[in-house]
Amino acid sequence: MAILSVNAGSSTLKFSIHPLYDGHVQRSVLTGSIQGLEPGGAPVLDWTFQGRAQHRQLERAADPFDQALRSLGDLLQGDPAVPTIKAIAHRVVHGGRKFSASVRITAPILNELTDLISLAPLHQPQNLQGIRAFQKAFPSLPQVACFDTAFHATLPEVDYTYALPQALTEQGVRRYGFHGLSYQYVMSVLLERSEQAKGRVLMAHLGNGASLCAARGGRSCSTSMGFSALDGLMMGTRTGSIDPGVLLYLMEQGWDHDRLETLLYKQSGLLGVSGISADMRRLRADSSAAALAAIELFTYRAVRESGALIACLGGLDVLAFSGGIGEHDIELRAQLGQRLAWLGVVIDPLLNQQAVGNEIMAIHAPQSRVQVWVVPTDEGLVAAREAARLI
Ligand SMILES: Nc1ncnc2c1ncn2[C@@H]1O[C@H](COP(=O)(O)OP(=O)(O)O)[C@@H](O)[C@H]1O
Ligand SMILES: CC(=O)OP(=O)(O)O
Ligand SMILES: [Mg+2]
Repeated sequence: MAILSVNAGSSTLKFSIHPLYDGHVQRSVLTGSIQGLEPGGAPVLDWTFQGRAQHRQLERAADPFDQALRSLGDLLQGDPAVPTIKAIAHRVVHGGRKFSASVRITAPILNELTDLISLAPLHQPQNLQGIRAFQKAFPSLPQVACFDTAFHATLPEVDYTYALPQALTEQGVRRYGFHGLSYQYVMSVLLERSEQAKGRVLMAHLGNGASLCAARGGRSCSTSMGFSALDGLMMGTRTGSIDPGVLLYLMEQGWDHDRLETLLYKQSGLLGVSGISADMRRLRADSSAAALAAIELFTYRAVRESGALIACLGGLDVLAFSGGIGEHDIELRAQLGQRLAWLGVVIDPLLNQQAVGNEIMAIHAPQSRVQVWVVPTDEGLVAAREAARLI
């Protein structure tokens, strides 16, 4: 028996299979991705099972989702070594005010989640399209929605409230926070390994989307993303925090909603500033002034936002890095560590260099007042645990 975890993103659908032993959900034994899911696309299925990577290029199809999932179904059922799937766990970015914990998906719940599309236009439509496609392909399996916002249900009112008229706050215009499945995983790892993690913790999830979460007693108490996944840090293609006056100025220049949305979500961040790429690895390999400027701004913004959250925590006991950049970019971690040296952060250069694999590692020097960890995140495992709990 096993749980299938699904993360249907804007360009790629990622999946993993987590066996259940003794009622405990295990790390994935099979991971894979599907690309080419845009209408009329030719889906590409990649997966790794028992150390063997496999690749299947499918025909162009009117409904590539349907095509890809039928192929995935064949793959799962065709190999007797793949454990039988008992339920499907979906990462859903926005749970709004109502869903502060995972839920089993029903038709009315799917409708409620559809109403939240405008709050996360880059993520929610793909997440829900994924759920619908899996419901069609695997109608007999229970499906569970696990929300990125749920971990932040513990934000205190003073943190989630914007300085807006109350009527708007009551409508749900407030800070929600995202990357919650990742933070839940990182927090659980830290609590298992470090007594200090019960104290003041700053977690940095630095991937294509990037955010920070401040936690105390293992619970989120502040986070850099807000009402939408646009706020806070500079990201691959997103601006992060920006003075709303800029948007008013652009509207006056005739920019409409769609053009602003594209600017804020898709044309800014590392891509916009460098004019080269949204991909940190690609920018690190580029010695141009534009690439350096983009990386410097990314780093600076991470320091600035960290300072704000550390002030809210009243100090820092543990700093943790996750996400593609957090897990692999040695220089970014070294820079952030140096610029937080005034707090007593000392990263050991050798340990920092070694932390680029898939290992959980502490990278602080013995004299560091703050523990520094690299925790390769596992959103799929958290979602699978949630699904197992609910079914
Ligand atoms: N070795 C590396 N050095 C620097 N950045 C890296 C490295 N490996 C991956 N990254 C960066 O991680 C980012 C993607 O993060 P990831 O968490 O995988 O993305 P997603 O949010 O899509 O899940 C990209 O900017 C990528 O360049
Ligand atoms: C919420 C969010 O930004 O997610 P991702 O990092 O997957 O884009
Ligand atoms: Mg991500």
